[in-house]
Amino acid sequence: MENVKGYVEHIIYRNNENGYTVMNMVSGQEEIICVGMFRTIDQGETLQIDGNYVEHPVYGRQLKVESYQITAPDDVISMERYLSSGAIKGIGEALAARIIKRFGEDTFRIIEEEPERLAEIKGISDRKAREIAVQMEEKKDMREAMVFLQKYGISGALAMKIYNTYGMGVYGVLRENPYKLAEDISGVGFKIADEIANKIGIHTDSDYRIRSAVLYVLLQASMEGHVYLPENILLRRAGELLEVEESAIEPQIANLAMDKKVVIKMPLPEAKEEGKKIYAASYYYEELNCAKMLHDLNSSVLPEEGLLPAEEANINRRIKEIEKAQGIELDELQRKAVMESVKNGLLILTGGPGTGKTTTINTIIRYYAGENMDIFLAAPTGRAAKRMTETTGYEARTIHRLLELSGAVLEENKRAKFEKNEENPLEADVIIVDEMSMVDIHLFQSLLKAIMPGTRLIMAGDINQLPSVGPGQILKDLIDSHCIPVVMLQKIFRQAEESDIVVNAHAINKGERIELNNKSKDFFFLERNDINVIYKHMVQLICEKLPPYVGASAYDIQVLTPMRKGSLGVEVLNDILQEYLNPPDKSKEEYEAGEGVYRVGDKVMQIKNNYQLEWEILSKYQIPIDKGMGVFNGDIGIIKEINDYAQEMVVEYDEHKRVIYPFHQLDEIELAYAVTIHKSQGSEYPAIIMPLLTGPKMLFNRNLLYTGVTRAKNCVTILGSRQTVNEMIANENQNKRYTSLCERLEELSSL
Ligand SMILES: Nc1ncnc2c1ncn2[C@@H]1O[C@H](COP(=O)(O)OP(=O)(O)OP(=O)(O)O)[C@@H](O)[C@H]1O
Repeated sequence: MENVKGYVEHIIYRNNENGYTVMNMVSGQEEIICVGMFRTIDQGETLQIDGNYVEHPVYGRQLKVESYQITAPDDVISMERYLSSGAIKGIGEALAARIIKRFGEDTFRIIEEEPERLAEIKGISDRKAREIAVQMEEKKDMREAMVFLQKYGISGALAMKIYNTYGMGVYGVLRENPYKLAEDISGVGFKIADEIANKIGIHTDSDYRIRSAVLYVLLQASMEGHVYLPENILLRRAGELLEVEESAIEPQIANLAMDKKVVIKMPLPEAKEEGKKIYAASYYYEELNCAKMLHDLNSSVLPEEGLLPAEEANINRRIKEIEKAQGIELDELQRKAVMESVKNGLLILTGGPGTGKTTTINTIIRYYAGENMDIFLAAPTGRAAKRMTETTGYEARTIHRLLELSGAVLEENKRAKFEKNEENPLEADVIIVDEMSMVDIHLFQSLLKAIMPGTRLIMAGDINQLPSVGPGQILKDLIDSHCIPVVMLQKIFRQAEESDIVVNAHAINKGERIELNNKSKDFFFLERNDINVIYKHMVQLICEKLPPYVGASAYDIQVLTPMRKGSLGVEVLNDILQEYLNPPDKSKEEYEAGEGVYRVGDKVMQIKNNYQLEWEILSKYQIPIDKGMGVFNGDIGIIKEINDYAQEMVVEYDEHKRVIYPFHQLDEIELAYAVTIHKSQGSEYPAIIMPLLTGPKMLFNRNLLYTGVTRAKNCVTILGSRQTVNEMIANENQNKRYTSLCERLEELSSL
């Protein structure tokens, strides 16, 4: 490890979010490029750095910084350099020289202790002298706070965030209740706060600690999809986390309720339930608001007397006309769905694959189009919206786009802020949302807020798909409540076209065994119990066999796997598939990031919603013809360019949307030759390959297999163990979600 002292001459690059900095430092006669994480840093500052020299392929020798300290300038030259660096607003080179000339080694002491004396210098008024002193003081405060935070193991970007939030109040917060950090600062959870508290010497049974842990457990639970936790589970989880008796936790839950941080609901007297339900307050109100808004939307859109027989006959006649024009005959349930959509403000249309949901939606759209009504179509993901556009022939948008994502986030919960809301509602007569099983409670609330009573909302989806990634199980709760009209389509129409995918999907859903062999036209099972043999077949299928069979490119053939880790997990599979599908080549630029490498031509996926990320579409002359914001979790694209000099990469998504990712933002994407079944929800692929060998029982269940199988349009291939597939079909263990939208709806409708 080298130890180098010098001053910051020039900052070449800085990411203010995480502190990543590339800079030019002068140490004696030497100029050194330093790269690393720096919290606050200004040109002109003197640093003491520990680090190692590394050789960068393009930029040559660099000092990779492990740790550093900012030291106060201690000689006249470094003081002058600091003052003239621009760190203090209002002082440039000439003025810095004059100040140093006047006060010499005493300069910093005078600025701190007798700042009024600065006014003795030509060009500095009394006011400016005071301003300079204030700035110097602030910088000093910040530096001291940083040193203080460092003592508790907090450094870098986090220390900066903490200082920016509390300013000089940081000392009080840390001394009295470091758990406040977990509430106020994103990126700090209970664990970090607890570590800090431990260093400070706060007792394990402190009230603050217990309360913070309770909120943390509820937040963790929401990441598993729960909206609340039964009290006994909450007590157990918090007790394990805190290592304190459950009896010490109970009173703190009551205190949190008094502070309106949690809501406690007593068990319903008639229900054989789990006991008290404990909600993080905002989650409780989200469900309650959704229930209230649904209640309003559900109130009839028709006059009190309902449809007159003549009107109903008229609608039936219109439906018949549409059927004729479309060349189909709807079955009774499908026709009922169209009729119910006319009669009610809300309608749920559900059914498994091939049961005619799309056909019904198309009839509904044509019915309302014939009435000259405004119809909006939406789905939760970009790919699902694209599919809806293709199957209906009408433009469908993501729900985010429909609600006009503003690019900003809400102060109170850091969630996406939408232009469309209760004050500026959607101007539509009918809104149809597909793939409702993927909508979580947050997005549902935002959607409902933007819909005025009188607008019809039709929600379509399949309850047997995996539930949403975020908290809630909206579609299931709405159906279970029996408060909203539901049409559940039963008949499998596609069976007639001999699709084993559809037949098997329904069988899986019912827990029936399926034919696992190589004889079908579109559903293949290959018993392969050796991992290396599975790899080999997978590559062969993607590169040679499947593309001509399903009429798609290798790029469109998707490997789906239950897990991230392990030899058949996303990470390993991606490395292997990249090697075969996009091997290294001199003509392809590469960038090494973390464990892996990205290469031009790689298939990648955005793994979080980023509402601010900009995209543009270029004409063939490379002129931008459209641009916008927002790239969403699950969007799949191809790396088109890697620019080492500009430290960025261009990924092209559907519709030729090009997005520039600076290298430090690459944690938002990952290779997508293989993706988890969870991530694939809402997407359809011409062919999928699923390796299923062994895995945890919690994960390997019926729901997961069903969701995987139903992602394929033309061909499913399962490689692996027959026993595992059979066990998955038999495994009904769907992790229970604690949600209560159903209960809130029932309460309202019983009023
Ligand atoms: N009433 C009907 N009579 C005859 N064929 C029908 C009828 N309804 C739907 N079909 C046909 O059945 C097939 C599946 O229908 P559709 O695509 O509407 O179902 P889906 O529930 O949307 O399926 P998926 O969820 O798999 O997309 C289509 O080929 C469609 O043309």
